[in-house]
Amino acid sequence: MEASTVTTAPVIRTGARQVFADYLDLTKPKVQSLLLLTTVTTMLVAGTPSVGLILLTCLGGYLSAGGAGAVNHWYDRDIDLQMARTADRPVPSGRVSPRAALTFGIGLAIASFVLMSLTINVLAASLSFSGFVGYVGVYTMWLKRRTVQNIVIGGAAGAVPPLVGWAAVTGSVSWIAVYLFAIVFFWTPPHFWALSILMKDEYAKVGVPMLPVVRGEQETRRQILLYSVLLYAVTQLPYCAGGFGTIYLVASLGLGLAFIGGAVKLYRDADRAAALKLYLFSLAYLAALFVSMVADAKL
Ligand code: HEM
Ligand SMILES: CC(C)=CCC/C(C)=C/CC/C(C)=C/COP(=O)(O)OP(=O)(O)O
Repeated sequence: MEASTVTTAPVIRTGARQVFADYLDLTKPKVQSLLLLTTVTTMLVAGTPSVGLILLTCLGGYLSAGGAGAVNHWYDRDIDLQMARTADRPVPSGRVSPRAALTFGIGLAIASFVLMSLTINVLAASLSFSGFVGYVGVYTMWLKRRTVQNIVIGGAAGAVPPLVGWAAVTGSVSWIAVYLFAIVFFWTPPHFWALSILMKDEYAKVGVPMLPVVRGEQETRRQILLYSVLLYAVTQLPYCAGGFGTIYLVASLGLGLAFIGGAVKLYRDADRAAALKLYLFSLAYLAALFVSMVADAKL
C-alpha cells in the first residue's frame, strides 16, 4: 500500500505510536465501521435508543468484532506472511507476537461479553459473542482453508450486528431483525467474490479454496450475479412483510437494480475494473440501504 514511501524515505512510526497503530490494525477498524453502521441503523429502526445505549452497543460490538479480528490475525499469520496484501500486518511482520495478538483478541471478546451483559442485556452480549465464535471458530479455523463455501457459511458472523442492535434496544429478536441479518448474509458473497477475482493468484499461492481459485473466474462471475438477484429478493422481504414503507421500497429497488447492473456488467465484460467497481459499490450499497431504513422509519 505504501510502496512509494518504501523506496524513498520510509515513514516508520516509532514506539507507542507504532504499538497503538498495530493493535488498532488487529481489530480491522475499516471493516468495523460498516459493521457498526448496520448496528446503529438497526437500533434506530428498532426504537428510540438513548445515546448512551448506542455508544455502549457500539463499544461492545467493536470489542467483540475487534477481538475476532485479532484472533484471525493470530491464526492466519502463516498465510498472511505469504501474501503481498497482508505480509506487513502486525503479526506476520513480527511487530506483535502471536501470543500477544491471541491474548489481546480473547481479552477483547471477554471484555465485550462482560460489558454488554452488565450494561445492556445478556441476549445482546450472547449474540455478539456468537459473531466472535462464528468469525474465529467457524470461518477462520474451520471453513476458510477447507471449503469453497467458506464465506457463504462463515458470512453469517458478519450478519450478526443487526441482531445485536435489535436485541440491545428491544431485549428480543423479531422477524424484521432476522430479515436484516439475511440481507447482510446474502450481500457478503458478492461483496467478497468481486474482490476475490482480483486476489485469486494470492489465494491460490497459499492454498485457500476461494471460489475463483477452485471453480474459476467465469463461475465466480455467474455466482455473483446469482447472489445479487437473491440479495434483491431478500431486501424486498421486510417491505412485503410490512416492516418498511415507500422510502425503503424506492431505495432498495434503485440500489438493488444498480447492484444487479454491476454484476451483469462484470459477467459480460469479465475485466478487473468491473470487479473492483462492484466491490467498492457493495460497500456503498450496504451503507445506503441501512441508512434508507432509518429514513423510512423516522420520516
Ligand atoms: C466472510 C465474510 C467477509 C469476507 C471474507 C470479507 C472479506 C473482505 C476483504 C478480503 C476485504 C479487503 C480489505 C482487507 O484487506 O481487509 C474486505 C473489505 C471490506 N469489508 Fe469485507 N468481508 C466479509 C464480510 C464483511 C462484512 C459483514 C462487512 C460489514 C458489514 C464488511 C465490510 C468491509 C469493508 C468496510 C471493507 C473495506 C475495508 C477497507 O477499505 O480496507 N465485510 N472484506
Ligand atoms: C462479533 C462480530 C459481529 C464479528 C464480525 C465478524 C467480522 C469481523 C466479519 C467480517 C469478516 C471479514 C473482515 C472477513 C475477512 O476475511 P479474512 O479474514 O479471510 O480476510 P483477510 O485475508 O483480510 O484476513
